[in-house]
Amino acid sequence: MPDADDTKTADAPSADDRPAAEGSASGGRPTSEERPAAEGPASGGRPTSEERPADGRTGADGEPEFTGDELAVPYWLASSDEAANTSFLRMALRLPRLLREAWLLAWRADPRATAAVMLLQITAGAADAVGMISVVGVLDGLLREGPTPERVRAALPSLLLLVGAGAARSVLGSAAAAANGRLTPRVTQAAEMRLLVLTTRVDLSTFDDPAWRDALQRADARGPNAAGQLVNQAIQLITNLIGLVAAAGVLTVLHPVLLPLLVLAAVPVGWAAVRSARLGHRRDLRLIAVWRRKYMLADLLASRESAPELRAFTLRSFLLAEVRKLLTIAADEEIRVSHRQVRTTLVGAALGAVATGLTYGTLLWLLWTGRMELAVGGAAAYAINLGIGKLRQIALAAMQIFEQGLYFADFQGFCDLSQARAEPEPGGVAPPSFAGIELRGVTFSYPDAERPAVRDVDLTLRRGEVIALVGENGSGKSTLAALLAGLYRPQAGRVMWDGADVAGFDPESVRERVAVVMQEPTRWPFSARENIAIGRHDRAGGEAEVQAAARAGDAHEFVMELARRYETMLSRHFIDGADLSGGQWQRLAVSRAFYRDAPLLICDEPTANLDARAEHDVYQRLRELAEGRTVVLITHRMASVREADRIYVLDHGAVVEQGGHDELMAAGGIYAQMFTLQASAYQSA
Ligand SMILES: Nc1ncnc2c1ncn2[C@@H]1O[C@H](COP(=O)(O)OP(=O)(O)OP(=O)(O)O)[C@@H](O)[C@H]1O
Repeated sequence: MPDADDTKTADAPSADDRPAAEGSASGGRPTSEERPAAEGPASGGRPTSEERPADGRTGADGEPEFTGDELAVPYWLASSDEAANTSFLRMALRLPRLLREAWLLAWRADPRATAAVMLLQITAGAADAVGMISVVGVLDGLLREGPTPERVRAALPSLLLLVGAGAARSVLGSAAAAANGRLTPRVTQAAEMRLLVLTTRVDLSTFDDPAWRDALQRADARGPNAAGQLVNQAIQLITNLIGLVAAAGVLTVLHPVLLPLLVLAAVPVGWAAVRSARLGHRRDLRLIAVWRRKYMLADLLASRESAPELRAFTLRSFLLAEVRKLLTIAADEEIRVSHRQVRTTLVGAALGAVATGLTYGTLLWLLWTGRMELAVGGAAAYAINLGIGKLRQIALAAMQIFEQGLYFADFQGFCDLSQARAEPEPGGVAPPSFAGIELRGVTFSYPDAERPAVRDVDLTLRRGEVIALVGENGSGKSTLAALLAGLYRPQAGRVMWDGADVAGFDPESVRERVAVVMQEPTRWPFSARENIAIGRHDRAGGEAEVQAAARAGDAHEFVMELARRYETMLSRHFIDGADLSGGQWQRLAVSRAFYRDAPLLICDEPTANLDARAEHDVYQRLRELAEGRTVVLITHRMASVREADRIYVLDHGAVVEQGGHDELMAAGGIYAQMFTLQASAYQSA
């Protein structure tokens, strides 16, 4: 059905299609002149007291009500123009592939249930068709000329067939529903697992790509459910098609003009359904970044970690206003789209009613002019009624397939994207240990970064050495450590273990040989014991090994003071769960690394949260551990660095100085300055 507005929006969202602020001349990204107006308050979205509505209007909860520009979406929240590209034709062309993918997913998830649903539904559809044809037989028998008993006798076989088909339809329908009840959760489960498997397989730097994160959120929000729905609706479509073919067959036999009229009656409804689905999907695409920010802020408002700072900085009203703004943007957009959907459905229904009237009118005209017998007319009326019902169900199923197809396309798109970003297929296995690691001309940039975080770095690590990386904030230490740990792959240069490029090894096998103490260790919501044992989760180590690692990391003492000692759950979200201080979490992280027992230990500011005694103890143990191993140390505490065998000084991603402490002090460069500055601070303290 032609639709001026629809044609206009097929390639680009029309002005009234976009959220208020998205419509900038620069294709979604406001230019510098457009930005201030589009972004509302000069404070970058946060309404200060002066910026709040001048008329002092407030919402039901006493918070300010937003109007106009305050609800503008900043450029970084506006999602891509992808919404505009999901034209009907484009989607229709993608559907066969999507259906095949969804079908494969279902088949792999539960082949028996998939086959059962398919078989039962199709047989139920066939029973339906038989029922319909027998009704025609019944009507034909009853309305023919002759005495009543004879007419009843003529109708009886068809009547029996009708009853039998009805019963079979019910039984088969129930069995299909049971099989479907088993299949849908399995498909959803398989889709969810696929999502997680692919998410955890991508290159670490992919996590810094906002486009990928967008795709992840879209896939995660509706994808798994869409997979199940798609399979379901495809089967519904086939079932109803069988019914339609039966109705169409009957109608064609009765009078050839009735069939095209029947199809005409269903077209407007189908058009309205598809258009409505597309409007909904495009709304979701437009709002994805708004929702993401809302979830992030809502999380911050409700999380234990941010609760103290939120109060200390009296951030409550600022954050609430921000969330309220985002919710208002989303709600306004949802209301606007829902109005358009209702209008579309109304137009579809009205046109459908006209077309249905036309069909029945033609039938009456055929009867009136004697071109059709009354018995045939009765059967035709019945077949038209059923046919329209089937066509509407087909339109509904097609709409569902279209709608779920859009979401499943998001899911599939994310899977394809993640597969392309997956780490390379396992190559050779990294050797169990090494005599030396060398970095030659290593350069690495984060996605979309203007400058490399690590630039043309040469570095040598020999077994048993402790080397230190120092430099100002942002000089590239952590990134270099991540490259050494095999977490990132350099865009240029090579990381070599005993002369062999690690790019040729299975990345997992490289990481198996590395233990890392991260700057901000993850607070795993597991027991204290598990928090250490996951350092090598497949190691069959007993309690003694866990405790030895805890002692080495200086965690044993405080763990023994917890309510359930090593079995204490380290999360306040669980009964009897405990929370730890930053320093205690860090000690657990160090213990975890000791437990991992790897030839290369990388410590990224392992003592930042530790008190002086704990720091001294940890360094003492690190030196002991370095026997036969290699330790890379990143720290801002220069006193801890001076014992290192070699020190690399980084500046803007490049190594600018290297050597032992005395050598670097004598050179009087950056290192000497940093060391002297810190030493003098201690002396003057
Ligand atoms: N995930 C990331 N995505 C994009 N850029 C990043 C990311 N992590 C770090 N950077 C950038 O890379 C550069 C080096 O950061 P890196 O964390 O390696 O420095 P650092 O020397 O460890 O700093 P610090 O002493 O503060 O820990 C910085 O400019 C930083 O902004």
